[in-house]
Amino acid sequence: MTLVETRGLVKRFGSFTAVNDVSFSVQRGEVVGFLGPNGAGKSTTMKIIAGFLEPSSGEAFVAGHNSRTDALAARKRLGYLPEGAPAYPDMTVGDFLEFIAAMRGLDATAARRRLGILVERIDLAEVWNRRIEALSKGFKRRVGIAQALVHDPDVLILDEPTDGLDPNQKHEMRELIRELAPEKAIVVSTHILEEVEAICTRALIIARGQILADGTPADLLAKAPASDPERQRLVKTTPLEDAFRHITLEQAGA
Ligand SMILES: Nc1ncnc2c1ncn2[C@@H]1O[C@H](COP(=O)(O)OP(=O)(O)OP(=O)(O)O)[C@@H](O)[C@H]1O
Repeated sequence: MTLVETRGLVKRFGSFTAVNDVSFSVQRGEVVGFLGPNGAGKSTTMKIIAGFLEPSSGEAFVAGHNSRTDALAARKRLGYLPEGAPAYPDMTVGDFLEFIAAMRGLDATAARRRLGILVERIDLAEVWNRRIEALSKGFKRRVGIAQALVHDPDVLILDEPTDGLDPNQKHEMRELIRELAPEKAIVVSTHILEEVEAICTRALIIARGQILADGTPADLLAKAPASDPERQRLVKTTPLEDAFRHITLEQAGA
């Protein structure tokens, strides 16, 4: 079942085109990695899908609902982790998540039950009464994930979910994404290629606002020139890093 679809998305900021004709779809059970250099247009595309930014042209759909013209219905089916820290830095973690649960329409009993599950799953008990602004980057990221999962949405759009996490926290976040995957359609942006191999069923490579490759990690590897183990040993690259460089630099003619 298609849960995310974009058709010909374009986003211009003045005369600059940040997203240039991006079309793809994501089925339930897929974890799609959004990979690309800085400024490629990943966050902008995610914001458009999440309904936080209007496209200049083209359309995005969440569970069949247009995220611009049918935004409320689309947002009900979607959890979005924006870049950086959660909003409302003055609130405690508990107050913030209870507020989000209320905004999502959960009654007090349902909210208590759901937040109880999330607190345990995402390990937030020790910071429940702390103010968000006083948390470490890793805990802020976890609060962001909890916020995205409060209403158990079908679609998760996660903008660099492991950014700022230590290696153990990165591992836990990847485990969580893997566990959630069968029930949902998940789009994650990342700079970390090993993350794509670890959690993604498919990867989209995006550069200068355009999709340059769309396939399984194995498909992407097949696009790389014959791998050169000696070079990989010397400069410590992996075959997937070589494929990424080839697709984003050489294939794009840079
Ligand atoms: N509000 C804005 N006004 C003007 N330009 C913008 C705006 N938002 C983004 N851009 C530009 O659009 C381009 C794409 O930005 P975007 O944040 O989508 O990239 P990204 O792939 O997420 O990059 P990163 O990996 O660094 O987070 C960048 O050149 C950025 O400077």
